[in-house]
Order: sequence, then C-alpha cells, then structure tokens
Amino acid sequence: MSLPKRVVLVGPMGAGKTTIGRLLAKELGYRFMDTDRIIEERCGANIPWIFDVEGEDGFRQRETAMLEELSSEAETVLATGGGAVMRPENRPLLRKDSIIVYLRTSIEQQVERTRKDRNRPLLQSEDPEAVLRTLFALRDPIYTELADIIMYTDRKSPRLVVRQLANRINPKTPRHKRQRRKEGREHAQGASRAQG
Ligand SMILES: Nc1ncnc2c1ncn2[C@@H]1O[C@H](COP(=O)(O)OP(=O)(O)O)[C@@H](O)[C@H]1O
Ligand SMILES: O=C(O)C1=C[C@@H](OP(=O)(O)O)[C@@H](O)[C@H](O)C1
Ligand SMILES: [Mg+2]
Repeated sequence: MSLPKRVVLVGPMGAGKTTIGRLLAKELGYRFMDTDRIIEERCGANIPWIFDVEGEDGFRQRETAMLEELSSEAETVLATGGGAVMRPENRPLLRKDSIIVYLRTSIEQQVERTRKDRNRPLLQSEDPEAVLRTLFALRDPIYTELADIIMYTDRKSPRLVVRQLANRINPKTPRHKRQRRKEGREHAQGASRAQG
C-alpha cells in the first residue's frame, strides 16, 4: 500500500490535531500545514481578533477558502480547526485525495488540554465544558461519518498516537523503510530548494 496524497486531521478543540499533525508529517516525510496558522499568517492577526472583527462567519469564509487552496497540495499532513467539518461545502475539499483521521478525545481531556489557552474564542465562556459538550454532540457524528480512521487519543502521549497512526496509514511498511523513504524525500526537497 502506498501513502495517500494527503492526510487530513479532524476532531474537536484539544484533540491534538496541531500537535499530532506536526509530528506525523515528520514521521511520514510530508509537509505540515495548519489551516488556522495559515489564516493567521495571511491575515496578520490571530484568531480571536478575526472572530472579534469579522465574526465567526468571516472566519469560516477564510477557512473554506483555505481548505480549497490546500486541497491540491500533495504530500501534506493538514491539521484543520475543530469546526472545519461543519460547512457541507468543506467536506469534499477535506476528502479530496486524502485519508481523513478523526482524533477522538473525551470531553474531560478536551477541557484539560484547552484550559490555559486563550486563543480559542468559542471557549472564552463561563462554562467552556458545556460549550465543548454542545459542540461534541453536533460534530461527533460528522467527524465519524467523514473519517477513514478513528484514533482515540485519551491517555496516550503524542508520540504514541503518531506511531499508531503511521502504522494504520501505512501498515505494510516497516519503520526502517519509512525512515529511508522519509530521508529520500527530505533529500529531494533539499535539492529542489537548492535549485531555487
Ligand atoms: N496526546 C496528547 N497528550 C497530551 N497532551 C496533548 C496531546 N495532544 C495534544 N496535547 C496538548 O493539548 C493541547 C492542545 O493541542 P492542539 O494540538 O493544539 O489541539 P487541536 O489543534 O486539536 O486543538 C496542547 O497543549 C498540546 O500540547
Ligand atoms: O472548533 C472550532 O470551531 C474552532 C477550533 C479552533 O481550532 P482547533 O480545533 O485547532 O483548536 C479554531 O479553528 C477556531 O478557534 C474555531
Ligand atoms: Mg489546532
């Protein structure tokens, strides 16, 4: 079995999409992209600012445009934001040439992992746990429906999640061969950068 063109990570806030995505890209020798980070770079402002000034609708428009742009990027691991699955028009953009991984995580872990971070406007409420519960009820069926792989992340270190994922995505390739292929890709990327 060969590697998919893209690996797309979906799941709720605090599932670890950004963290796992970065590590998984390294493991596969793919580029890592995160829709939220690219939106922030393009906009020159952080997500709370975008929500404040443009509203959630403005953010969702930027998110759809980003998913469209990134849907043709080969050899990438794409971390999405937790709400990226909600617009029906986003779903074919997520599915295009990809394996979709749902990082499934309990509400308790989501609460714990997002507790100190002020960068998620939807959770700046009196009761973030209640928000996470409501969002989970709405979104979990959609994550599940879209997913090719469902990976539980509770009480697993990011390294363990990545190792298990790499095995599920490419089970027939032993680790030393993945490593060789990854080095080959890095070499090719270095050569193409050097050429200009
Ligand atoms: N498997 C894990 N075990 C422990 N902590 C994790 C795990 N995955 C992510 N985290 C931590 O949880 C927080 C949120 O992770 P993040 O990758 O930003 O999630 P997401 O992008 O899905 O919202 C970060 O501080 C990260 O270090
Ligand atoms: O669940 C959501 O609607 C959101 C999740 C965030 O990304 P993470 O899931 O990476 O935290 C970010 O896109 C924005 O704050 C909205
Ligand atoms: Mg993230």
